[in-house]
Amino acid sequence: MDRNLSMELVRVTEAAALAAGRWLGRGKKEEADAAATQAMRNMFNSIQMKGTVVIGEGEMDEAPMLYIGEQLGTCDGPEVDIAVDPLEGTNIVAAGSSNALVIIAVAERGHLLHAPDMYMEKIAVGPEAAGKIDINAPVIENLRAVAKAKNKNIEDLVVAILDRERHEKMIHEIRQSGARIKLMQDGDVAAAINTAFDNTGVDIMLGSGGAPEGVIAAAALKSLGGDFQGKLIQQTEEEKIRLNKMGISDFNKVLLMDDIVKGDDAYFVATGVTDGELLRGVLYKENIGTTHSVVMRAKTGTIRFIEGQHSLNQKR
Ligand SMILES: O=P(O)(O)OC[C@H]1O[C@](O)(COP(=O)(O)O)[C@@H](O)[C@@H]1O
Repeated sequence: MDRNLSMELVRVTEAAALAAGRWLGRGKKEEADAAATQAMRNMFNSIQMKGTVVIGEGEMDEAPMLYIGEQLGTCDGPEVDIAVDPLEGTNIVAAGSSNALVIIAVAERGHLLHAPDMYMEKIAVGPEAAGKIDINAPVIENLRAVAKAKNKNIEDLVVAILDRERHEKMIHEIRQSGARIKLMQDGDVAAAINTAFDNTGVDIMLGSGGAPEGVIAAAALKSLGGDFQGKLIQQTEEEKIRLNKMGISDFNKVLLMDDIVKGDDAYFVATGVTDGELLRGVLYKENIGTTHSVVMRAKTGTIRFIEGQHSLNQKR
């Protein structure tokens, strides 16, 4: 993919963040998501590319979606796969708390996991522990492996995990091991990415969350030299049918990094909506909107942080 595409993609996430940021703390998650989705779709459709959404949001929270199979772009450029989450952390924005992001991953056609919007079991680590994790192994074994790889004691580790009832057993096992825990209300993409940045203090992310978020986090970790494994969690007969339609018949398959993001011609782009460890949220002053974004390119491992000053009067 042309490297100029990356700046076009930043325009997409910036526009969505500028739209969603207006809903900070207003208790309206659907409206925030709809604003981000609309802005994202409009901006995507101005880019010269033939994009297909291969995994996206929608069914799970009944929010307005960029649906799986939707065609994006002007239809006359490079053929690409797109994984989208127009607003990662709709509740976060509604509550005005931390770590809401607009996120996308883009790769060559056929190179991103094509799967329904369902739950995925996930494990994510930064570069030092890459190659040392196993999603099928007991929690304690993964913690031992990460501690060893990072030259730490288990007691020094911080495990990020969503605060959900379904994680009770896992949280118990982590506590038994002596490791520390960062329980999150929402936002497992930010948590997965944080494992690659020492200053965040997060060493490993565990637990289940949305599959689109898993694919997008994997694209980021690929660029960062980290590691990610996932397993789709088929819960209903309907999901089984949808999985089959997308060519997935082995429901217990461990999805390694290359099964989720094939090769290295992939981009991850994010813009902060609310303040987080990785990115600041959107700021508005008079007619200026300030955004903070990051673009990661798997091929080169280049990570660019970009601040945008947007004249809101001049934006359509
Ligand atoms: O809230 P659930 O159903 O446990 O789902 C977990 C997923 O929801 C989130 O916390 C927030 O996702 P959205 O706000 O984009 O729906 C994700 O980070 C996570 O993957």
